[in-house]
Amino acid sequence: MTAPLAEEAARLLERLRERGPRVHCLMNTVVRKLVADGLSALGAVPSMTDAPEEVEAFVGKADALCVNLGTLDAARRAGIDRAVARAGEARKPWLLDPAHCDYSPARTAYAAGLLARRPAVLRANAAEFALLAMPEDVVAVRTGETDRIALGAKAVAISNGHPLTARVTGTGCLSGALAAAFLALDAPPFAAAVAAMLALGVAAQEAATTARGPGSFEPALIDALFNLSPEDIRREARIDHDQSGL
Ligand SMILES: Nc1ncnc2c1ncn2[C@@H]1O[C@H](COP(=O)(O)OP(=O)(O)OP(=O)(O)O)[C@@H](O)[C@H]1O
Ligand SMILES: Cc1ncsc1CCO
Ligand SMILES: [Mg+2]
Repeated sequence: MTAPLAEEAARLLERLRERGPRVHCLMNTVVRKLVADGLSALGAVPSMTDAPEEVEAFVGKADALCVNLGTLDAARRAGIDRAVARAGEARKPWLLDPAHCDYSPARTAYAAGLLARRPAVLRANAAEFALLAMPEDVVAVRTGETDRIALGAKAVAISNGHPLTARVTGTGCLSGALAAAFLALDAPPFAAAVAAMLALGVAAQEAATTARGPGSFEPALIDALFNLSPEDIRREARIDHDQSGL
């Protein structure tokens, strides 16, 4: 039965709205605005500094950390290393998005090294996911037409969403940041990942009812995240047990 997962997601959305968790994002420079707006619209509080000399203080103020590799340079790597170390010391959950690790061997190796430091969740698209060996104890989220979420042998497939989502750059990055927002509630990582993929997928369906293309879809998606209700998740969730493996 998957209905309990949808119910848990609906309750997590209620809790997120009550608590307004803080999420620190080391986000690529392309999509920061979309990700910050999406987090705020849903009810979380984003911050985005990645300067090495400040990042530990920002992680200290946050309830969860989202590490996205999309645009890397030496300073950002230094910031990521310090932020992940601080999250570990402070026992704050963190999520890894190995964005574009399929484009460069150096980035694949860096992503594998971060994965060995045990984020609670890894969120990747299919090409990125195929290059990484998942540790048994890290929740894996592979987005695409169907979003697949797995922890060891437990796996579900979520078929909510709309194809326009893939035509707006950064919606994958946003999905990871939303998962970090649910992790920030101290939710079990599998439930946090399910809640985030349902929230974005159901919001995308709503946004697509008014959008005329990717340009108008983007603000409609922000509005839909703002207006999304726990009841929308209960009613619209399309979750199946997934035997196919990731
Ligand atoms: N064909 C599709 N139909 C419906 N939804 C889709 C489709 N492809 C992707 N999505 C959704 O789009 C979002 C982005 O997923 P995708 O796998 O494209 O991430 P990504 O490549 O990392 O994106 P980005 O790097 O632009 O952030 C997810 O919410 C996913 O569910
Ligand atoms: C387009 C792009 N290039 C580096 S990061 C990024 C956004 C996430 O794909
Ligand atoms: Mg990506």
